[in-house]
Amino acid sequence: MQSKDHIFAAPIAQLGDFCFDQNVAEVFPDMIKRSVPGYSNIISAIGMMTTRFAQPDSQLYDLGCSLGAATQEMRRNLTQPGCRIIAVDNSAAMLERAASHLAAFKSDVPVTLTEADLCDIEIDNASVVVLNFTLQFIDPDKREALLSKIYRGLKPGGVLILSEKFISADETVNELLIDLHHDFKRANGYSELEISQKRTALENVMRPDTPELHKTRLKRVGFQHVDLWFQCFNFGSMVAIK
Ligand SMILES: Nc1ncnc2c1ncn2[C@@H]1O[C@H](C[S@+](CC[C@H]([NH3+])C(=O)[O-])CC(=O)[O-])[C@@H](O)[C@H]1O
Ligand SMILES: O=C(O)C(=O)Cc1ccccc1
Repeated sequence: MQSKDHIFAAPIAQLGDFCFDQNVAEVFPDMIKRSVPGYSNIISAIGMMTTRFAQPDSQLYDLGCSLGAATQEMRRNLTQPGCRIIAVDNSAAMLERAASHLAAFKSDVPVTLTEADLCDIEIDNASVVVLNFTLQFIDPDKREALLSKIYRGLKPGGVLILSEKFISADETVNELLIDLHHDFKRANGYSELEISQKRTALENVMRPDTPELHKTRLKRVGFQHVDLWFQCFNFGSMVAIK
C-alpha cells in the first residue's frame, strides 16, 4: 500500500523549510505524481534515452535519485553489457527506501546507492547522467561547477537529461504557468491550504531558473547540443549531448 501525501493538509503554525525527511520519503511517490505535471512521461523517456545513449562498459548516474524511479527505468531499459548505475542522494531516509524499492525488481544490472552531496562526488566514464528535478535544490552558485563536473565525466556522445521546474522570463506567462500548475494540483486533490503552505515551505530551498539560463549554462560548460525536449506548464526536461 502506498501512503498518500497529507504533509501540508493541516495548518502549520511555524512553517519551516521543506526537507526530504522520513515523512516526505514515506509519501514521495504519491507527492511527486500529484505535484509534477509530466513526471511519468519523463521517467519513461529516461528509459528510452538510456537504450539509445548507454555505451558498453560505462557508468550511468541518477543524481538526486530519491526512491530510485529513474534508476529503475534505466536498469529496465539497459541493453548494453558491462554497465553499472550509480544512484546518489543526500537524504538517508530516501536512500533507505530506494534500496527496498529497487530490491523488489529482479535485474542483472549492478546499482550502487551512495549517500552524498552531489557537489562532492566524482563522475567518470559516464554515458548517461540524470538530474531529474534535483538541480533546482542545489545552491545556485554551485550549479555551474556541478554541470561542468558532469560534462568532464561524460564520454563523447554521452547525454545529460536535466528535468526542472522553470520560471519564465515573461512575468505574465510566468504567472499563468504557476496558476496552471496550481490548477493541476487542485485537480489532483490538493487543497488551497496544502498548495499555499507547500509553496511557502519551498521558497527558500527550491530556486528555479529560466530555460534560457539552463541552456546558456549547459553550452558554457561545453555541451555541443542542448535543447528542451518536454515541457508541461512550468515543469520540463532538457537534453544535453557531449
Ligand atoms: N545537494 C544534494 N545532494 C544530493 N541529493 C540532493 C541534494 N539536494 C537535494 N537532493 C535530493 O534531490 C532529490 C530531489 S527529488 C528528485 C526526484 C527523483 N530524481 C525522481 O526522479 O523520482 C525532486 C523533487 O522532490 O521535486 C531529493 O531526494 C533530495 O534529497
Ligand atoms: O509540489 C510542488 O509545488 C512542486 O513544485 C514540486 C515538488 C514535488 C515534490 C517535492 C518538492 C517539490
